[in-house]
Amino acid sequence: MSAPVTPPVTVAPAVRIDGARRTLPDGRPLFADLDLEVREGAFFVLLGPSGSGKSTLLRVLAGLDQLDDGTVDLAAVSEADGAGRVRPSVAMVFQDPLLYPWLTVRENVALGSRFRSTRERHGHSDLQEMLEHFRLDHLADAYPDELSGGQAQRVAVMRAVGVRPRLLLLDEPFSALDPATRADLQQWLAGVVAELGTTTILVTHDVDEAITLGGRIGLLSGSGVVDRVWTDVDRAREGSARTALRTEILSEYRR
Ligand SMILES: Nc1ncnc2c1ncn2[C@@H]1O[C@H](COP(=O)(O)OP(=O)(O)OP(=O)(O)O)[C@@H](O)[C@H]1O
Repeated sequence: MSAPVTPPVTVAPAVRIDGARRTLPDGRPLFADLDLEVREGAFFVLLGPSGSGKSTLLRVLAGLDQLDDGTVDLAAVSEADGAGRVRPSVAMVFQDPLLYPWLTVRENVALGSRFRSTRERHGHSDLQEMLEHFRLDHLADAYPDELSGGQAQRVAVMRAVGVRPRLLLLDEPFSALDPATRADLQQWLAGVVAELGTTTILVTHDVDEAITLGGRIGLLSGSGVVDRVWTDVDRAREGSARTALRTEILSEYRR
């Protein structure tokens, strides 16, 4: 079930990072020589101790931050825009839902969405259908200050998914929620991503969340490399296999 390094990927990966190096302003290395591959359609979870650089890595993939050296290949998740420029098709969700307070849920979700392509690919006739399909229609006319934390984060995920990204990046989106809401949203997210087939990378501290959602789990070590990747996690979600995987990940985490 586990492998010492990122296992080889036979088809072209959706995301490929080679030799990533990033040094902090104080000279401390964050990544020294980080490699990572994520398959198309995969749900990859990145675990790692606080300060190991998980958020920075996601920000690099989102184009919000840069490496000092190394390459990031997102060609497999890039698309031509209206002007014919080929660009990575990426959306990101943060710990804070960052909804526009003066817009309703419907208006927040609609921001930047390309619902024509959504209709073509998934049969949702319009925004309303999409809201209904993903259980947000009862909140469509509410404003963000009328939402619970869980509802707001559901809207944030839907807004990101609504642009039909080829790559969805989730940076601890559920960490501020209570355990019951968090479990509910994990199930909801698993359904949304499975239905849309979007390549997803989730950053979390929570080993149980990683096992519940991930197909693969990578551990970003304090020394700035992904030194363990667990594959076929979906086969170890239940019973004693789950307990064994959890124990193994936690012991690596603490090393
Ligand atoms: N632009 C920057 N300038 C200075 N320090 C930075 C910068 N970007 C990141 N850091 C530092 O790099 C380290 C890694 O940050 P990052 O948020 O990526 O880690 P993380 O693994 O996501 O941590 P956490 O799990 O606590 O969110 C932190 O110590 C952070 O303060």
